Amino acid sequence: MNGNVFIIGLGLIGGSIGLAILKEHPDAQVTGYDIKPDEMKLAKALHAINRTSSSLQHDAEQADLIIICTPVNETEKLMNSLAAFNLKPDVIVTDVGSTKKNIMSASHVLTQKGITFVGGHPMAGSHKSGVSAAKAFLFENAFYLLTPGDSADEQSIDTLKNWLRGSKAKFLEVKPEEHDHITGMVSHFPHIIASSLVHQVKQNYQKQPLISSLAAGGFRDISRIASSNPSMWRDITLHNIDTLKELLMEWQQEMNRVINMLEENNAEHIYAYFSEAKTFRDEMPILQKGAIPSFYDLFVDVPDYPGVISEITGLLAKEEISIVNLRIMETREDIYGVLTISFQTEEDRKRGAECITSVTDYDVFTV
Ligand SMILES: NC(=O)c1ccc[n+]([C@@H]2O[C@H](COP(=O)([O-])OP(=O)(O)OC[C@H]3O[C@@H](n4cnc5c(N)ncnc54)[C@H](O)[C@@H]3O)[C@@H](O)[C@H]2O)c1
Ligand SMILES: O=C(O)C(=O)C[C@]1(C(=O)O)C=C[C@@H](O)C=C1
Repeated sequence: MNGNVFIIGLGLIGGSIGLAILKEHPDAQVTGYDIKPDEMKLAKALHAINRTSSSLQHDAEQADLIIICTPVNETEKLMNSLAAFNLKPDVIVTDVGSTKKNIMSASHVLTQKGITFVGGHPMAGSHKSGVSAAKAFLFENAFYLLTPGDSADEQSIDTLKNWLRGSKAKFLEVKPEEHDHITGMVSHFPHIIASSLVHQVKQNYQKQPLISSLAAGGFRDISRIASSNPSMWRDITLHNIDTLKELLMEWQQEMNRVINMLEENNAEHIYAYFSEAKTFRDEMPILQKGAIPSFYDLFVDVPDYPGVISEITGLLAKEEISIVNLRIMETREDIYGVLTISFQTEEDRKRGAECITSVTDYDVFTV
């Protein structure tokens, strides 16, 4: 497609959207604006945009598509700024914010003026922020939730989907309330739980400093998202506070149920508790991107000698197989293999396993 795209906020998500748009629509003019000039320069250097903006108003007024990729509180404020500009009458304005109810209310300043607003939320991301972490394929196979405003007709929604085609995301229209309830449960609430677990460990750390060295494995997985940008999560929490309060009440009841179960000291009930959770989780489409971020992990049972990691990464690099994470598990209990390699796609994991087993006699496993 041809036209002027204007991305406001050039961080992880703005950068990834820019990369995806330019990959699919190389003739488009993608201009980027960020309050941090260095982030703008970096976005251009990484080809996430092909032009930096020196005037929010000027570039918004030239745009056919405006994508607001800032933290949700800023997005609300930016809609007021945009409403004061002389935007093209057929411009489409969208956002990528993790909440939708407040954003859709704030968008009335635009829709009242006849501007089309379609709320958006790509349901994939990372605990990393900034354009340096942006990837063109960040949203591949992920759900991309859309909450069209009243003034958005089918044609504008299709135009927006076409612009975003390069993301290879799966578009799904939902109501803003439904959006905030579901994402509250599977994204925002887990964030509070992850952070609260870290707080609990922190409180015990003074008494048992060894705790931080042993907090690998399970703790590492469940607490990863607590390393995300705190200001982004402050804003998300403030936007979805009622849902989160309700979920916390339910959680307190759930924890009381667990306390009672432990007080009963009944092995069968404890087994059933874990077993039911395992069955339900194992049936979730967890290897697809979406509600739960996916990792295509490969476990490699490597001998403990210096240089073994560079041997494996060297083999993968030779075959041009990209990896997204690499870690050593310090215990062999319950898991086969000590080296965990995370891949971006199932295909890469398959190729990685074939590459390693064809050249070495190390066993590889997936779980
Ligand atoms: N990180 C994720 O996993 C994820 C996933 C989906 C959606 N989101 C949503 O995407 C949005 C952006 O998140 P991110 O992870 O890219 O954050 P980020 O911190 O990586 O990037 C945000 C960028 O916005 C810029 N910015 C802030 N205020 C601005 C303003 N007024 N004008 C111009 N630029 C401004 C910042 O300087 C920064 O570069 C948030 O609304 C978030 O809820 C995040
Ligand atoms: O993978 C992560 O680190 C994320 O937290 C991604 C995640 C999520 O909770 O699934 C976080 C917030 C976004 O709104 C969408 C995706």
